[in-house]
Amino acid sequence: MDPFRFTIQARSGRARVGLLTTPHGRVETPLFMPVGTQGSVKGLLPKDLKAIGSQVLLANTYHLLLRPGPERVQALGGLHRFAGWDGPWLTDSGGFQVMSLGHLRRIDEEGVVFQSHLDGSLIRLTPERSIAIQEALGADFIMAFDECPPYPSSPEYLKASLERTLRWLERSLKAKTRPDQALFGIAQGGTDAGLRALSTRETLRFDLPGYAIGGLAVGETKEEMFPMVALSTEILPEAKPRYLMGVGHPEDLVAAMGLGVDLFDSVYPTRTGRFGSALVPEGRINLKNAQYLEDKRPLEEGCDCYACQTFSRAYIAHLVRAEEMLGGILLSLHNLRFLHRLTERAREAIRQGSYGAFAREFAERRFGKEI
Ligand SMILES: CCOC(=O)Nc1nc2cc3nc(NC)[nH]c3cc2c(=O)[nH]1
Repeated sequence: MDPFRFTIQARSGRARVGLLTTPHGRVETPLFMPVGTQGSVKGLLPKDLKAIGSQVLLANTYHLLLRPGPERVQALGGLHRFAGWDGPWLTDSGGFQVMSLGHLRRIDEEGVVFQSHLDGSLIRLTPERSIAIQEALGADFIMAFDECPPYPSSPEYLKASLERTLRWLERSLKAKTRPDQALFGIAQGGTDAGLRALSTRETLRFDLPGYAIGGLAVGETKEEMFPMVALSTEILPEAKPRYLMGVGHPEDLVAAMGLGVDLFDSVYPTRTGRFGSALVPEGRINLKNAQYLEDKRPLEEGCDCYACQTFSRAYIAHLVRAEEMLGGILLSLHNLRFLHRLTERAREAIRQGSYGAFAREFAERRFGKEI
């Protein structure tokens, strides 16, 4: 039986609730994947991630290659055992972040050469090596080796890049040996509708358990990004999960779920938490702001997370000012719970056939009034 069966449980417009089976349990989509770049979601215990509803965690191939190395992780039982998370893992490259940090030295037909952000040594990655690393790490979902073109890129560059990414997809698939891992292809094409459609259609020639929408959330405007998401989900098959890479703002999740996206990841909730901000229905509040120092209310009225059930905004504002670790920890916990509650409510609305009303209510609260 297919270890990665995906069945649609309910629909509301283009939004859908899915059940995705993996060797490490079944998960319900749409879902948000907390990012654990180096095998840890910064500041949070796996047991607390489970308690707030996290289902799939994401780790970065590039970072774990540099430290501690895939051989060590494999020798220590693989990611699940090593990092104490027995639910599904997804590994993406993490190269996107490193590229944007300017460590990319060369791209050619063979692959890419990075300069290590740790010691400056040269790292060569090819489709074959990327797959071998992800097989050693042991994630349930692994990503084909691709190029995420910088934004903006010329149509000529986008076209040459997407064609090479398709050749790299073929090489990634050929290099795959583990039947207990699902390889997702990644469609590219930037914000050029013709090239986006071309890349998506060509990626579909490979029969894969799921498909990622890549090359977005790289600095383009929302007005440029969402038509590409809509175009992608019109072309991608209904029966397979769609993964929009790097998208994590609440309003973007609500819009993309409405367009039929099933999986999301972003460092946004945890990074903005470490920087002192809490996600709330109206948007975001920055606890460094003095107005919160005497605010007895929880971060968010009605939130069931430990931070909101136990502490006031005043206390968390104090922790942030005092640069206490607990400040970032509580805000990261709340922000992830916020996104998991958002996707839980979205799944419920889809089951009720009322996703449109759900999205309108969300937008009204998010954009209807100032904080
Ligand atoms: C082994 C290749 O796997 C990948 O992770 N490739 C990839 N990763 C991305 C990460 C992204 N993060 C954002 N925004 C924060 N946009 C992204 C795009 C890609 C991508 O196209 N391709």
